[in-house]
Amino acid sequence: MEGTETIVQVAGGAIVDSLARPTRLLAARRTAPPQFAGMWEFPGGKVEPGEGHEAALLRELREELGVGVRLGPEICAPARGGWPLSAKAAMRVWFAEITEGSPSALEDHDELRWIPLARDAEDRLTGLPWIPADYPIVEAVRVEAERLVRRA
Ligand SMILES: Nc1nc2c([nH]c(=O)n2[C@H]2C[C@H](O)[C@@H](COP(=O)(O)OP(=O)(O)OP(=O)(O)O)O2)c(=O)[nH]1
Repeated sequence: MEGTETIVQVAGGAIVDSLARPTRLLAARRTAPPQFAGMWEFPGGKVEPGEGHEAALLRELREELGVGVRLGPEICAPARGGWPLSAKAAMRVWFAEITEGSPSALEDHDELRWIPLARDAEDRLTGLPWIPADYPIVEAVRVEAERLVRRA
């Protein structure tokens, strides 16, 4: 039987302009490995042994973008271990708001872009070449952001 310990755990940040009223998402374009280079993703990375997902995410966002963030709610995944990325990896994703620094592509990315989350600009978001496994997560982020904006 396969347990979650055999699955590579990844933590990703849905960095938005405001946790209370999210209207834009920060997407990052990967530089490596070759099968993902040029594709857009949620900045983040692998959880190290003995590390929690949230601590891993804070570490990765500092390393990759040079920012400190406040984490908001997790984007609810269809499976207990997170959003499936492949047969061997799953990612949990949190909303995040930058509290320190301004994001730059320090490591692993060559471009960062703030993308509108509004439904009437949906093609700006879904029209980007995301890593294929990310599309359902992007949609969940958009829907949840819309709900938060309506509630604000
Ligand atoms: N960070 C991130 N990784 C993703 C996303 N979607 C997706 O399929 N992945 C995959 C790509 C990689 O196989 C894996 C994450 O690995 P990574 O290369 O970002 O992790 P890392 O920074 O810790 O890298 P390393 O230590 O292996 O160099 O998850 C996403 O939106 N964000």
